[in-house]
Amino acid sequence: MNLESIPRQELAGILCRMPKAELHIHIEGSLEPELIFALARKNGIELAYPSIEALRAAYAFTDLQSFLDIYYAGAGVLQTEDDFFDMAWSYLNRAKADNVIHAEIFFDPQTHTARGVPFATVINGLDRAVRRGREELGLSASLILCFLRHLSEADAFATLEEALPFRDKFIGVGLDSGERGNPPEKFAALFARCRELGLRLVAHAGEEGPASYISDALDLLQAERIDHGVRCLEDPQLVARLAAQRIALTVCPLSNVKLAVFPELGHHNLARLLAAGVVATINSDDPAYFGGYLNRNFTATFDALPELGAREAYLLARNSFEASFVAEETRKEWIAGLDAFFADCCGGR
Ligand SMILES: Nc1ncnc2[nH]cnc12
Ligand SMILES: [Zn+2]
Repeated sequence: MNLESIPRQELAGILCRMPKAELHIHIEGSLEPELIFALARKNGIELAYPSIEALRAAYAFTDLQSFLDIYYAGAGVLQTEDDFFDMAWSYLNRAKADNVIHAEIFFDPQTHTARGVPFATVINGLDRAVRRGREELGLSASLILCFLRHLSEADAFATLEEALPFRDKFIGVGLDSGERGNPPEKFAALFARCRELGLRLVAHAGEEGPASYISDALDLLQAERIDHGVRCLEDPQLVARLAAQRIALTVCPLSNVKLAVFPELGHHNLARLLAAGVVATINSDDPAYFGGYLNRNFTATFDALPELGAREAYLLARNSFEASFVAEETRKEWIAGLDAFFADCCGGR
């Protein structure tokens, strides 16, 4: 397969059509303004913005916290099991259109239980959408429960207790929300317990927080994958470790620009991460807030970074399968399908 033979003008189409997995998507971050307004009306909730346009205009973030404030307020319109179903069903259809064949979907139960919405309402709605996605869309998907790191470890333990009766409906746990001042060590005992329970472990680290938070997420939490992780390049030893141990980073380029982690896409370090041998993937994070779903993240990033070509397109899709939490056999099957897709793109060249 001679990937170098693929002309650059064919790249955008290939990025969009190639099969891929999405491993970093917060389902509450897929809540579009239209659905926020429809649910607010249905549930009799008054919003702080008079119109969809006014809400969209407020999506001008200066950092992670300025986004989180609006994101948690938006999630406040979700009340019933059907609301959670509708949100997830909408995302799954959108993902299908981007040729996503597998999604590992984060949800933030504490955002909802703190408002009096029962854990069962949240997870039953999401699970119903995931199961329907498998049956009707042929899209494989699973749920990862994220703990909010700005809250206490005791609160997270209480959430874990509430979640355990639904253990079959989620495959793992993650750690999200405001990173600065909430280091991995705060949740070491919680993650040790989750590990004993056989849950898969991921954590946001090195998005706004320092590279040491990435090392700590690996050493103190035993995280198997790092969400974002882009600040690892500040520590060459850490980069060598990530590459040697094939620890994947779920990178979210449009998010990183919207939250001012990088001033513009042309300054993003994704190409450098790949060149250093890091198992990086591309993801959308909170697509309703950051200007695009998965294919838009791919095409905008490749447009901005001339170092990225067909070889990197293949590598990113392959990494997304390799880093997923599905059975090895399934991963191999998906990679074989990807190989066939790219062989076809190369044609007789
Ligand atoms: N980018 C992000 N970082 C931390 N927590 C989040 N929750 C939703 N999106 C997030
Ligand atoms: Zn995230």
